Order: sequence, then structure tokens, then C-alpha cells
Amino acid sequence: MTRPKAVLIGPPGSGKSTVGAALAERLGVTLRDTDADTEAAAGKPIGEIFIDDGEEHFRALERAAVQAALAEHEGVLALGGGAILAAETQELLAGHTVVYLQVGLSEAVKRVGLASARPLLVMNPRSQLRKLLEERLPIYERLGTIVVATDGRDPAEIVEEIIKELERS
Ligand SMILES: Nc1ncnc2c1ncn2[C@@H]1O[C@H](COP(=O)(O)OP(=O)(O)OP(=O)(O)O)[C@@H](O)[C@H]1O
Ligand SMILES: O=C(O)C1=C[C@@H](O)[C@@H](O)[C@H](O)C1
Ligand SMILES: [Mg+2]
Repeated sequence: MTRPKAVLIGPPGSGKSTVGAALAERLGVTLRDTDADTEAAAGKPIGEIFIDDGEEHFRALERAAVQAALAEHEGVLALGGGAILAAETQELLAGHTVVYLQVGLSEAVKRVGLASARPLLVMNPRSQLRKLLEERLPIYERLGTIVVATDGRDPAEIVEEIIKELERS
């Protein structure tokens, strides 16, 4: 059965795309990112999907993107930050190697401030992120089979820890 070597989950700014790219390179495999797949399916950026079609439509496209990627991809798979909210996705992740990238509120705020626009964090990113972390932390914790702290650590260091954990699992 085809399986990703690692599925990365975590809040916005935890580094799923950044660490995912470095991890894939280190393992000699490709990175697939469900945010990119969702944009490709819709033919427009995530921000525009939210504006034109609403979050519910985005989440439906995201569920389909996650389902396809889990079935097809053999490399590293990064999920959108909120993909784990769907019960269907939570069930599909059972049996996969799921790497939860932990990030604290202050560090997440700094990191998303540096990156491209995220529709859920356009207004008052700190309080939006706080709410989002409160809701999601128990879910990330439950789904992660490998948990890696990222605050104050650079992506290369995080990748080495993930590799060690993958070798042990
Ligand atoms: N360990 C790290 N140390 C410092 N900066 C980091 C680290 N990981 C990621 N970053 C930076 O934080 C920003 C967000 O990272 P990234 O886009 O990888 O997060 P993400 O988890 O994919 O977020 P999203 O859920 O919104 O897709 C980027 O500017 C990235 O360079
Ligand atoms: O945390 C979230 O809900 C999101 C994170 C991003 O990866 C994108 O999937 C989108 O901006 C929503
Ligand atoms: Mg990302």
C-alpha cells in the first residue's frame, strides 16, 4: 500500500511547508502540500477561495485533497493547518506516520507575520492564532505519532530530529 513517509501537521507557522521541503530533500523524496493541491483544484490562491466561495467550500476541497494525497503520495506530505479539523481526515490519518510540529503562540505570531497572507489571520493575527491553538492543540496532540518542538530551533535541526524518530518508529 502506498503511504507517505511522513505526514506533517501543526498550526500556521509551525513550519510544515518549510520543514517539509527540507525533510523531503534529506530523504530524497518529493514534498506534496495539500494547500498547493487545493489551489490547483480550484485554479486560484487560498485567499481567493475564501473570498469567492467561503471557508466551507475550501474545507471540502481540502478534504478531497488530503484523501487523494494520503492514497497516492509516497514522499513527505504537508497538510494545511486546519485540515485536521475534519473528522473524516482524523480517521484517514490512523495508521500513518504523523509528525506534529509544535509552535508556541509568540513564535507562531512572529513567523506568520513574515510569510504570505493567510485568510484566517488577516485581522488581529495574535488573537486569531490564540483561539485557533486552543481549539486545535488537543487534536494535533492526539493525532501526532511523533511530536517535535520547533520554537527557537532552525529547520535543519528539526529535520534531524524527525529523521531520528522515523528511524526508531
Ligand atoms: N523552525 C523555524 N525557525 C524559524 N522560522 C521558521 C521555522 N519554520 C518556519 N519558519 C518560517 O515561518 C514562516 C511560516 O512557515 P511555513 O510556511 O513553513 O509554515 P506552515 O506550517 O506551512 O504554515 P501554513 O499552515 O499557514 O501553511 C516562514 O516564513 C518560514 O520561513
Ligand atoms: O490553519 C488553517 O486553517 C489554514 C492554514 C493554511 O495552511 C491554509 O490551509 C489555510 O489558510 C487555512
Ligand atoms: Mg504551509
